[in-house]
Amino acid sequence: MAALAVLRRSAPARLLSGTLCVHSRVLAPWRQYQSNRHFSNDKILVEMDESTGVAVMKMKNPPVNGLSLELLTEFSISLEKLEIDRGCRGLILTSASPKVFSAGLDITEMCGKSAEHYAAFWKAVQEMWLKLFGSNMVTIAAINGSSPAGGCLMAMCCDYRIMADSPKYAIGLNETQLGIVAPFWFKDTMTHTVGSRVTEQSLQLGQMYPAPAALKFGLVDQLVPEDKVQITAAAAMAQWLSVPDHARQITKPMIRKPIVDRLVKQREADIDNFVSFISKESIQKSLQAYMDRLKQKKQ
Ligand SMILES: CC/C=C\C/C=C\C/C=C\CCC/C=C/C(=O)SCCNC(=O)CCNC(=O)[C@H](O)C(C)(C)COP(=O)(O)OP(=O)(O)OC[C@H]1O[C@@H](n2cnc3c(N)ncnc32)[C@H](O)[C@@H]1OP(=O)(O)O
Repeated sequence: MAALAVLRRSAPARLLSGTLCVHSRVLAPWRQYQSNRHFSNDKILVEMDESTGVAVMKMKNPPVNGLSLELLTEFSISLEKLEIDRGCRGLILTSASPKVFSAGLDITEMCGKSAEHYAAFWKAVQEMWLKLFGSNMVTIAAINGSSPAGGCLMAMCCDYRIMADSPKYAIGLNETQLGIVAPFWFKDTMTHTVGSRVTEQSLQLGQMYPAPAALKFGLVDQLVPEDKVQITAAAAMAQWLSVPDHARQITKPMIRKPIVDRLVKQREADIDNFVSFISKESIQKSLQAYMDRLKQKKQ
């Protein structure tokens, strides 16, 4: 068993993450974490159940869990800690706010800022995706509310998705509705989840799907009443964890590694592309107009 545990924490993690050098950097927080199985940053809360080896990670950035630079950074650090914790085998990702899983990337991080800020922000978005999509753990999204764009991306990175059964809650990659473009690795993640044809149509239209529609074509795997999302995620996790770790962990990268590698190989070019795209005056106008529409919706 010890050998298998080592396998879980070594080979596949190295295959997937593309961020091998971080291990020595995180040793200090890891020691701290060993003595305290619950930890909380400003934007991320982690509750680790040692008896099951399952961590529940809650995003807490009210009102809508916008994926700010701060949240994304805390997310990646927290995930890294769990990834190297031999006692942790599964991660349930959810929201601490009712009604919204995540509103996606915090649009204010992409408006009126410097090129340096856009580059740092995009690097943090990439890092979140590389770590979550490439995770060795079983990852389950407990989607307890709406989940547009970057929120949908996070959910699609997980191995299994359980969503609150309400037509009020919608999920999808709606970037084109904002006048922006989902990059190739968002597209790859959706293609991996639901196939090419649905992805092509969804991305062009920037389509948001109410939960029941999302279930129909497999964007989510299961719908349950809102108050049963967490307990159902725990039950699904137990089922996934009944498979021997080493076999599951060798299988997962067979599918995911080529997708991860595509971004790893062109991270810098992807950042440059984002910065030049988002800095365009026309794109800034488009984002500002979208933010104005969001605010007007309330009046
Ligand atoms: C050549 C080019 C090739 C390739 C491209 C190159 C590079 C790529 C370029 C760009 C890629 C960018 C990828 C972007 C991904 C994203 O994730 S963009 C974010 C998209 N998100 C949305 O559209 C969600 C918008 N929000 C909502 O729909 C709703 O808020 C909600 C359904 C999530 C929740 O609804 P409510 O509960 O009714 O809440 P409110 O709408 O009243 O919102 C409360 C409050 O929060 C503000 N807000 C909402 N969402 C965001 C957000 N994403 N970012 C920042 N702020 C947000 C909203 O304005 C309200 O603010 P106040 O009025 O209270 O101040």
